[in-house]
Amino acid sequence: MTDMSQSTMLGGAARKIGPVVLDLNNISLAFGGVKALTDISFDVRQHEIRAIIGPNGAGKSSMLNVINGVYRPQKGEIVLRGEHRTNMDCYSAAKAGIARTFQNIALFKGMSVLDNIMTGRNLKMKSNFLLQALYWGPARREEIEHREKVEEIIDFLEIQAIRKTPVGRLPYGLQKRVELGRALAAEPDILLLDEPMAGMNVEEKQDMCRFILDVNDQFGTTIVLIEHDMGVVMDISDRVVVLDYGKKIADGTPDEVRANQEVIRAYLGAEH
Ligand SMILES: Nc1ncnc2c1ncn2[C@@H]1O[C@H](COP(=O)(O)OP(=O)(O)OP(=O)(O)O)[C@@H](O)[C@H]1O
Repeated sequence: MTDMSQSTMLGGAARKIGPVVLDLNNISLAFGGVKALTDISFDVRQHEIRAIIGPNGAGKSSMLNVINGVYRPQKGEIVLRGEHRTNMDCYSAAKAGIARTFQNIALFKGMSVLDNIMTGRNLKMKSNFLLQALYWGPARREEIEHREKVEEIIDFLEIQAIRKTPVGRLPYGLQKRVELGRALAAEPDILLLDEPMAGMNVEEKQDMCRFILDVNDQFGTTIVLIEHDMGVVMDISDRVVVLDYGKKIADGTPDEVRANQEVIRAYLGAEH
């Protein structure tokens, strides 16, 4: 683990980037004959915004799924805050403060915004099912505390006006914002965002960018994101790792990655 730290300027404010919190070493993952990831290594520092980019099928979502334990790599190890693991499982990833959003929105469409965000508090709930059902004593106090936290998130994301609306009735951009809210309800240290701006119009993208920067800045959350919009990636990321056909082809600052010949070739090839 390195203790190297650095200051960067983003959004006008100086941000302190801390030591490595997540280290991925030589990760390989295959589905039958399909090699989704081959010998991938990169690290994520505390408080940074780290992007994973690459053409379709490059292995980006698979990488996030390895980090939060949905997929188990055949080779390699994950070092989380200095603790070595060959595998991560979803429960321990969540317990260790890793939350994520998905490429395709995964919310309960018939439930209100508030109730959807509340589901993100599940791991934080201590009282047992019986007490919760009776809404008695500690369960009642606990629910009030969780509600307060959820209301804070609703204020932060500026969605007070739709707090009682069933999620399925909301436009796509707002549903994505609610999904971010649910992930934030877990009070994560590391937030994994899988294409948070996919399918959004320009205004919605600007809003989402602002919220991601604010989460990073105000809560100190480390962010790992996959995003196809290059303008957004280059604007908000501290460092970018580039995958192509399951292999890492570049890793560096947005400027370094932009000038990398192999990256240019991969993207031009993908366009053709
Ligand atoms: N569950 C799975 N079963 C079989 N193959 C899979 C599975 N998940 C991913 N793959 C394959 O692994 C490779 C990488 O897929 P992945 O979804 O990680 O790429 P991606 O970079 O996220 O792509 P996109 O930008 O299109 O979302 C692809 O060839 C894909 O078909």
